[in-house]
Amino acid sequence: MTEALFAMDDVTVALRSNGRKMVTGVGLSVKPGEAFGVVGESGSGKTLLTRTVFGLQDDAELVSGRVRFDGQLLPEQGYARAARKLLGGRIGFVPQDPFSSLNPTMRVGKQITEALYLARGMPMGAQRTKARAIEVLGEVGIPEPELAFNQFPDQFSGGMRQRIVFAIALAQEPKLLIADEPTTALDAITQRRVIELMLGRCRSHGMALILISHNLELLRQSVDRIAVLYGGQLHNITHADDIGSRTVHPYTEALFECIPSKEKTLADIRAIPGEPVGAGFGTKGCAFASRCRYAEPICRETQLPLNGDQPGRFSACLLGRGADA
Ligand SMILES: Nc1ncnc2c1ncn2[C@@H]1O[C@H](COP(=O)(O)OP(=O)(O)OP(=O)(O)O)[C@@H](O)[C@H]1O
Repeated sequence: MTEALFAMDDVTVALRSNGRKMVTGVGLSVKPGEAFGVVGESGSGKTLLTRTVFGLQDDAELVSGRVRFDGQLLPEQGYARAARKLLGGRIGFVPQDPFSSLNPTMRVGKQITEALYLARGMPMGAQRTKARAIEVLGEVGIPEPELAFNQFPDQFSGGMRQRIVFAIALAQEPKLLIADEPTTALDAITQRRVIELMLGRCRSHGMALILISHNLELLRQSVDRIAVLYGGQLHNITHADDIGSRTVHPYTEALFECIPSKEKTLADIRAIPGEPVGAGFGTKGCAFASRCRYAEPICRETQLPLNGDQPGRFSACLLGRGADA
């Protein structure tokens, strides 16, 4: 079995201000070359979890759990600093609002050459660095990359700027790329192209990808496996192909039933009853129990651990259990 490149084990994230546990007991692992999705409704805790795990969220902290990357356990002492050190080198990060990560006053080429310099930790020589930056711009599909090298971000469309953000992340040749809702602001065709760009890197360079999105259909069509967050709890890890074709988890299925498609009539598309529960639900019972048609009394009392008897599939529910049902 291939060893995981990145793994979180029983990770709990709390706010520093009041100690409130916003995300509880998350465990998942990603293999080299794997495209892995994290899905959850708005407010489920995806961004808070990701930013805290990678040391970017100053007002939140890991209060329990372990994080391992590339065979190394991140230390408890000085955790955030150690996690941040991995970014921009072996781990690439494309934030939720990628446009804000571009410097509007700096030429595109310089932003890429600086990223290359930071990743390598030593100059490659001006000519070689420039050549590599132009090459990366071409790889992400920027037309006339030599011209683009000397231009400023506002001379590009939204989709092209998005690609430049990826060019900066990919120039560092990360082993793992994390992209948090990177395509939400893009039209459907550009969105697909950007996703294909990342998946292409997984295939060609063995890069692992964690793609975070509220859009289950987008993930289902793109990644190998999907982790499902709700109320700050991890409910399910499933193979993308399983969604819609076998019992995986009542919440995952409810999300799938909300997705319109050619095969579904309007009557087939069901909104999930009740109000969504945001991050911070805690651990007293399953956060989805109040909206779940299969809920039993125990579901309101106890949060079941993730469990599964099928490779790579886990469910925190009495139903499904990651097995054929
Ligand atoms: N620094 C913070 N202090 C207090 N509450 C926070 C903080 N950061 C996030 N939250 C709260 O935690 C919850 C989860 O936020 P988060 O941004 O992680 O959600 P999300 O799943 O990424 O949703 P979206 O896709 O809309 O960003 C929200 O209710 C948010 O208000």
